[in-house]
Amino acid sequence: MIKFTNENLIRGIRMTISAKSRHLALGTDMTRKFSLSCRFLNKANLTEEEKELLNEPRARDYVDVCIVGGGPAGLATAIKLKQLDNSSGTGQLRVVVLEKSSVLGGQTVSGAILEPGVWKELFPDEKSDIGIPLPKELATLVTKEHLKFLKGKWAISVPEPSQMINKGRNYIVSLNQVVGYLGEKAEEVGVEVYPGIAVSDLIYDENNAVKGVITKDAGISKSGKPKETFERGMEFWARQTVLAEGCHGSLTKQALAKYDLRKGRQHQTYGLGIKEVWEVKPENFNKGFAAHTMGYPLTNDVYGGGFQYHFGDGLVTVGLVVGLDYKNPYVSPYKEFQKMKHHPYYSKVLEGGKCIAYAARALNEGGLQSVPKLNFPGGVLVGASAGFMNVPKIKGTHTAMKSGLLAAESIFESIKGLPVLEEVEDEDAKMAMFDKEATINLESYESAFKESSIYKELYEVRNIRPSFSGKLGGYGGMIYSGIDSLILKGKVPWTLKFDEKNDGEILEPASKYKPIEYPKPDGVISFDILTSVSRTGTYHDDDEPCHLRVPGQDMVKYAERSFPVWKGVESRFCPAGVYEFVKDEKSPVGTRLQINSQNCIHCKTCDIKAPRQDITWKVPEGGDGPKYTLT
Ligand SMILES: Cc1cc2nc3c(=O)[nH]c(=O)nc-3n(C[C@H](O)[C@H](O)[C@H](O)COP(=O)(O)OP(=O)(O)OC[C@H]3O[C@@H](n4cnc5c(N)ncnc54)[C@H](O)[C@@H]3O)c2cc1C
Ligand code: SF4
Repeated sequence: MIKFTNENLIRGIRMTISAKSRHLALGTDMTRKFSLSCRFLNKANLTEEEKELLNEPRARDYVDVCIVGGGPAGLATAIKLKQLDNSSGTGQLRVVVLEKSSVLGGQTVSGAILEPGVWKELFPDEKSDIGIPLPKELATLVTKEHLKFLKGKWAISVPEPSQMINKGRNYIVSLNQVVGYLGEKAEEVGVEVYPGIAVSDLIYDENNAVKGVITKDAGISKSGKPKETFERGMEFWARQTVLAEGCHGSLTKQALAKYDLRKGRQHQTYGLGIKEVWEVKPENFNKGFAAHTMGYPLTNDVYGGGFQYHFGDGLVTVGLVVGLDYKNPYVSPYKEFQKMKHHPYYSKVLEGGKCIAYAARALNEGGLQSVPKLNFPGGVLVGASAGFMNVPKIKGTHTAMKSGLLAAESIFESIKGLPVLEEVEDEDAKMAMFDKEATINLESYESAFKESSIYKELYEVRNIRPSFSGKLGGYGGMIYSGIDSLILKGKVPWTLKFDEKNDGEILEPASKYKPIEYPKPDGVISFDILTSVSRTGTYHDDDEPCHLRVPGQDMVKYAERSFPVWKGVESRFCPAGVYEFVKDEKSPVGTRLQINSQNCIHCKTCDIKAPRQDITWKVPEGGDGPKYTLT
């Protein structure tokens, strides 16, 4: 797998550095960027030379399509675009994928059970003897399946709705490995794939249309000074910018707000998925077995469920998804997961085995009601950035990829007749050409989505997840969703809504609840959080600006706002031990927040669940964050 740093990238592609182009490039966004830098400069007490370095012109490249995020959605979009270009275009479209993980798939977290349909659609000519066009060592057909309700020490069988059945149809994989493979396929058709590049900003033109992206500056110290390793981020101007950042992307968040893309739709609601991969004893391994569980350890007022998938050579994925719309601030999704593994349904498989990987990531649970408008001037949203998760199936990879295919078809139609970038030699001419071209706003993609299989399947299950959030509660939701998925199949005239409050605001004061006593980890089946983090390979330089932002970075003020009411909920919702409340005698509430940002595994939960919505996850330097394998 190629590893690109900013430096290699800059060397590897053509670029323009001209003061004139730099000023035009930032368009209406320039004032904001510049004022941010100025605040930085004053604070850091920089020399003239350092200021000059930090503000040096960015290298710029011009591409047809710039895709932010090299997950299943981004890569499927890129592959389809180049396939179309190679078969019926000029073969010269420049399609670029920018991925913050240093290795493709290195920050992918999933179950995962894959539906093969979209794979066959994307690779119709690939021969496969296993029923999905993937190398056979990457995919295990589901051959046995359970749906269980866990209560006490019991595991009670529950009938499985037909749309949830995986046996004989779907494949257990490590999505992280599969994404690495998709990256190779993308390069084969001519996509330019750049891992290790974090995208930090959108570029807007004078009409507020997205004109491209800016990659993150690297090598800045905590105090804001350029280090020896400093590398200025660069600009990618693109005819279309595709946001494929996965669930709750940071640029997607900006675009949703700027273009009011949620107008007339519901807010997004989320779950947190936590998982481990185990090597188990041969007698506990049941290749092709997939099980989903409800009930224990979650109480009636917390939505979620567990899973175990046996795949590959003696590997078992075990995980728990917890709906982030829980109200009790004492809930710890991490500790719920550790507790779940002690239920005999899980522990009898794990005993004598070895945990080799840990991961966590937020996922969308809002379904169709929460899908925003998909296009905006200059760009589109694909995959989990848009929220195409089928919650009852716990599957979003096929819908993410399908949305990429739909977006690619619409984009290709809209740009296929435009001048070929390779043929415009002069950089100024390219810039003038981009300035002159009409902004593309792809209504056709939104229309294609409404006619697609994604819409159909999300429509069918639209009432299942919200039925758990309303007055019915967990057990009522289970009964409603059982009837809906087994009999009604969504063919009812109503559409249930989620609570008006988002997942942070829905938290209730700790005073309404008793602290939850979780069992201590035994170090055999269950582990403390730092041991788990050590299995993620996560890394952020100690000496870089904190990518987790609270207002004014004032940790005492944060504690004053949050601690008295929610009693340290941040330290419980983060699955990586990043947030701690430490004693501080100078604080009026006796404590302040401490952010151990080096541990962050980029799950995005804090940006979702902070009760006052005042934690912002900013993209750190490219290559930072977890380096997952097998997740
Ligand atoms: C615990 C869990 C279990 C799941 N189980 C299943 C399952 O069994 N089957 C199934 O089909 N689906 C499952 N899903 C859902 C599935 O994983 C997602 O739907 C799918 O990964 C979405 O693909 P995506 O490409 O849209 O996003 P992602 O896979 O999240 O990819 C987004 C990529 O963008 C990168 N990125 C983000 N922001 C930036 C930036 N600013 N700059 C550069 N790069 C950036 C990220 O590093 C990442 O690589 C599960 C999810 C979870 C969390
Ligand atoms: S700091 Fe936020 S994004 Fe990072 S691991 Fe914790 S909750 Fe997830």
